[in-house]
Amino acid sequence: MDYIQVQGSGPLHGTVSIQGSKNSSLALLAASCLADATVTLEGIPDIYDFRVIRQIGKDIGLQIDRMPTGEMLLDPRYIHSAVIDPGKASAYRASYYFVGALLAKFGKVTVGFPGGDDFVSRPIDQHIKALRLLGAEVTFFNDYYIVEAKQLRGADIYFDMITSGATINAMLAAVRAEGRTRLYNAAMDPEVVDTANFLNQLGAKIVGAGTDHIRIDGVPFLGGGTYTVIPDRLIAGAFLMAAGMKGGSITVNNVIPEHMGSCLAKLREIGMDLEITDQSITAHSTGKLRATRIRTGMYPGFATDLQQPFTALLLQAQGKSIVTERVYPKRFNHIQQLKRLGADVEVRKESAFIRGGTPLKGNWVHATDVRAGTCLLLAGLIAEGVTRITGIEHIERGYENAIQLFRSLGANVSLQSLHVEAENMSQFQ
Ligand SMILES: CC(=O)N[C@H]1[C@@H](OP(=O)(O)OP(=O)(O)OC[C@H]2O[C@@H](n3ccc(=O)[nH]c3=O)[C@H](O)[C@@H]2O)O[C@H](CO)[C@@H](O)[C@@H]1O
Ligand SMILES: C=C(OP(=O)(O)O)C(=O)O
Repeated sequence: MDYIQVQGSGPLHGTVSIQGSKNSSLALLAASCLADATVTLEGIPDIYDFRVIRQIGKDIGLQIDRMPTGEMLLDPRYIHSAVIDPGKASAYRASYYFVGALLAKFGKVTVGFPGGDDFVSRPIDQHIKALRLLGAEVTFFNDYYIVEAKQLRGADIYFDMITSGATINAMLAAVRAEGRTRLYNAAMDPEVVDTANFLNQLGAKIVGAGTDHIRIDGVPFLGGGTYTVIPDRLIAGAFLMAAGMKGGSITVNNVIPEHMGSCLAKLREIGMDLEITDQSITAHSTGKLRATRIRTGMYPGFATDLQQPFTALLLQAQGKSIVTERVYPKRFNHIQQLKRLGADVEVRKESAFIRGGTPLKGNWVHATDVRAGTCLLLAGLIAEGVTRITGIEHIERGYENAIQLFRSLGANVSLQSLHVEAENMSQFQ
């Protein structure tokens, strides 16, 4: 078993170039199935979820090749099947996009239930509602479901809550439907806009992405093209937070600062200095931070995916902070692990109450999901002694090369294998 070893580090300094967005990439890769010609995608990160998509691509005939220069060449012209293996579908979250992307061409898609990070409840009722309104029939089985539609027809769809996944999926299904679709109460996330921009470049007619009302006029044909995925605002945010853990100065390059408004405002509020240019952000910190309250929300609110690294950062802020999770009220698996390091945090209902400034001590901890992994990595930087993080497969779902990047900033982080260390285990039990 591999684990990440983190040892208390001094202030971090340096520059990191931010990879393409995981959540956008997963949508664009599936969306490529809608095209009738080859598509080139630039900036797709080499993460675990992408490798699963590659296997799905092999199964269904979607040709995916990475060029020596890094871009992905996708050829959807020879897709021969719309059956997505249940095991592969449940190996990551965004497999549901294959439904929206394949339904118009094939009339029937079979797919397993989505996996991804486990926050107790991640329903897909809004995806199903949208597909049904567009004219599809959905039948559920034990570990898969079938979506069928002889002809998708445009519809007015009101989402009962703001959901980025269902907004993107409905957009994918509507792009080749007959007539006009209107999405109300749509998610405004940059990943929704990125998917719409990509589809429009292929010839789709989508207006309003980035607002809560999206209009889609169906088209019978989509061409090919070249498109660059947006940078990962969530990874960029986590690196800026790393600068605050012990003081230091970190620059993130290849970012779109406008995507990070709520995160940047909160970093300033707790006492970090930021220098922002068109494509980079530098965070400076003396290590002295003020306590605060955050409440997660859908974009442009404070991202739930930044809640965990921000919680680690607040362990350094003098006083009492409160983190309230409104998107996934039970997304607090990382708190139990932080407590193993000695953190003074209590969860009550959908809030975590943090008393900052309590010294941490290294221990074995488990990353239950991708952002919990980031949180534990940051916490390990301030803990005395050695922190060992298992569950690194979760971290690999989001990060291309987390360990190298943290090392390049001066963090004492390394990948270890348990069999090498077995004889030294007793001191950590
Ligand atoms: C692959 C991907 O892009 N994952 C992101 C996506 O997940 P995902 O697309 O799964 O999350 P959604 O935006 O759909 O979820 C937002 C909220 O809507 C609820 N909901 C969603 C769909 C539905 O059918 N019914 C329903 O009730 C969810 O429980 C949640 O409370 O957005 C989340 C919220 O920003 C992020 O944490 C994930 O990183
Ligand atoms: C929740 C996340 O991912 P997914 O939706 O892919 O599980 C995340 O990236 O934090």
